Amino acid sequence: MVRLHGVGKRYGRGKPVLTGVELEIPRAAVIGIVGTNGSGKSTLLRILARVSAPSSGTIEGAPPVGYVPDRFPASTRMSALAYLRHLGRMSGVSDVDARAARLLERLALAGGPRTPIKQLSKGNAQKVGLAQALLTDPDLLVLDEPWSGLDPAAHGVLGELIADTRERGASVVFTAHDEEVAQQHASRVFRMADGVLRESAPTVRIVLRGGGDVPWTEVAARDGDQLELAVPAERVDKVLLDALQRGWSVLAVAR
Ligand SMILES: Nc1ncnc2c1ncn2[C@@H]1O[C@H](COP(=O)(O)OP(=O)(O)OP(=O)(O)O)[C@@H](O)[C@H]1O
Repeated sequence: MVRLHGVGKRYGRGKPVLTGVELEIPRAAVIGIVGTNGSGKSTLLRILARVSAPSSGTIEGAPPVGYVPDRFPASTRMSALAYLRHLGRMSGVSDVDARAARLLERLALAGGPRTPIKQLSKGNAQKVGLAQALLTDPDLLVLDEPWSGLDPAAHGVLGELIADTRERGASVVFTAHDEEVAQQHASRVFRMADGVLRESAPTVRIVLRGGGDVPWTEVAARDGDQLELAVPAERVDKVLLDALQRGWSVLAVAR
């Protein structure tokens, strides 16, 4: 659906932020991007959302996009509902009022849909941002750190909205600071570093009890006679067999 090839970005005369990003986004994919502050995640998402142009490289495919920037910027006296109605009408959404009200209710917007946007907290403004991005059922949903600022209840709803989007055949690209959150929601996770994306292998959590040698480098935690390992998916069978042979009991294996 979208294919980025050798995408680079440089702001003015500064050092390039992106140097050669390769990324393929097929239909019904959920792609998570992690990376340190300033590594260029937001820059890449702005390019995907087409609010910024790359300095080099090519982008194939231009599906309709819904975009939530890292800070939803609307500061208006309009209510959340009036704002969404306005955007929906501009985009030709037919049942805009009902759709907007449904989305805001699902996201549990504090104060209800008639609250003026400029009075909303960061998290609640973020919910209006999510609603505007979903209003048109875009083929590509681009979410910049959508978990930041949301309360735990809204985290669950966001996970459902991402899953619903994938189920209707659309794709989602999001950034996250927490790799575990990214692995939980994405079908593939990439790490941004040195201006390029590298796929980050999913890890599997193995909890062992008992005792014996600990020959593994992947120890995540140790508590009394329990040992927790975070193991790359392709090593799970080998580590489990090894653990049993060394006298450990397997308490849990989870993604
Ligand atoms: N409009 C701009 N003009 C000049 N430099 C910019 C601009 N936007 C971003 N940058 C620079 O590009 C680099 C990457 O920024 P970007 O916001 O893409 O990183 P990020 O990975 O999203 O960071 P964070 O995790 O802190 O959100 C930073 O050094 C930043 O200062």
